[in-house]
Amino acid sequence: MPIYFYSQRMLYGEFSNFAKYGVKMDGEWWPTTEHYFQAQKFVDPDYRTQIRNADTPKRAAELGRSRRVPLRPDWEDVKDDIMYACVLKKFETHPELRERLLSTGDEEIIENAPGDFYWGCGKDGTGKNMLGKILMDIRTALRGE
Ligand SMILES: Nc1nc(O)c(N)c(N[C@@H]2O[C@H](COP(=O)(O)O)[C@@H](O)[C@H]2O)n1
Repeated sequence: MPIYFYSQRMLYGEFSNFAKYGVKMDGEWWPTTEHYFQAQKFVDPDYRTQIRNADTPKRAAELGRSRRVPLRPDWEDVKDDIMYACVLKKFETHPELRERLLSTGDEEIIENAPGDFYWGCGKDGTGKNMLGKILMDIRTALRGE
């Protein structure tokens, strides 16, 4: 049976990038993978720092989705690799998360984000579910396959 996740307060909520599991990336500590991912959208180092210091992942996402500061020109080309790298780091950093992910066996993992047809499955299930696919790829990598 597929495993759906979305809100941090629900089952498998720790798979969300909004879950409060920090990562060290590029020599700095980031409060969540959402903070890191959103900051990578920008070249401006001050704006990246502002996102890293955001009080919550929700605020980090708001700053990252703002277009007051220009998006890096290659964002569409690099965003999947950036997501993979920070999510892999999250599961390498927190052993309990690694076990939780491995405990899902071969089940399909789906980010049930109603408004997100790229990282999630969208409200009607037709989205690309890229975050779910990345989690399944990381699960395979962590098994050493
Ligand atoms: N909790 C939550 N709320 C939303 O509105 C969402 N779209 C998501 N999905 C996550 O959003 C992040 C990427 O968003 P953008 O590419 O900046 O729109 C990523 O962490 C998705 O998993 N989650």
